[in-house]
Amino acid sequence: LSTTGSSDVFIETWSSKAGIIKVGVGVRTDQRSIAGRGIFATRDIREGEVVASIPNGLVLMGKGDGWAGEITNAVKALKGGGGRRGEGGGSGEDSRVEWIDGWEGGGCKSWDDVCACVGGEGAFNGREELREMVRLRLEDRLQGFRQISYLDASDLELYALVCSRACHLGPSWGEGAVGVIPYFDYLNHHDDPSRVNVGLESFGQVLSRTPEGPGRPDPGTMNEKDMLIVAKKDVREGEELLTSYVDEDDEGGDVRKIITWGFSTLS
Ligand SMILES: C[S@@+](CC[C@H](N)C(=O)[O-])C[C@H]1O[C@@H](n2cnc3c(N)ncnc32)[C@H](O)[C@@H]1O
Repeated sequence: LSTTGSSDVFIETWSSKAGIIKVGVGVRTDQRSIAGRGIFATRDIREGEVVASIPNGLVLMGKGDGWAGEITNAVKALKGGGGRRGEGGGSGEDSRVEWIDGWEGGGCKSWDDVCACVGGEGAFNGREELREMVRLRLEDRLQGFRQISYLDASDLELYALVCSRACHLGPSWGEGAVGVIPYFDYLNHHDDPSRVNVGLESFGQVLSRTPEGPGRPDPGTMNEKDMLIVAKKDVREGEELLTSYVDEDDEGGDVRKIITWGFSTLS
């Protein structure tokens, strides 16, 4: 893959320096990407291969209903922008600030945005039905938003970015843990499960599903909470790595997609 913009190079350099190990993958801003910037295979990858390993200390984590507010507060503290003292240092010296400054995407910011995503108000069996669905899905978002300290206008944007880049961290992190994981957060979504070619697992999950004996990963210097991006199928060089943001059994998944990630596949 030849097209690597300067921000892609920055991400690759930053992530390596931060301790993220990548094998056969790279961030690219490319027309072939489903959403501008994404992660691509730089060589053929076999099903089951670990393509990236992310140290747990880089993950931004929140728990329970208020996870998104908690993470937003932590980000504000990292950036030295008025978060409570004691949260993440508040010095702006943490190198994750450089990662955070490059966040793009985020959900819808206004009702007009929501309507644009569904092709106009008329496209969703009428405005009232769309309104009701959006209202229901916004309730859990608001729970977290109320917990942000020192609210100002830019907090809404940061909160939307946090929500659009977060995922469930899984059993190694305890119940209800949600986090933003550097590098994993550059993966784009595909609606078709057959196009989803990577998944997320903690090192602890990999250990617990791998029997004792030769071939079992060596705990060595790794921590159970370290996060791995694992190929779910063979991937050809040049293909985009794609995940699914929406649980298959989520009835409101289409509306959640509009609110949280700012795109829709509704016609
Ligand atoms: C977790 S980030 C993914 C990486 C992002 N493309 C970037 O450049 O940082 C989520 C955002 O990517 C974009 N995105 C991901 N998958 C998409 C898709 N299938 N269609 C449109 N936009 C998508 C949306 O803007 C979403 O809010």
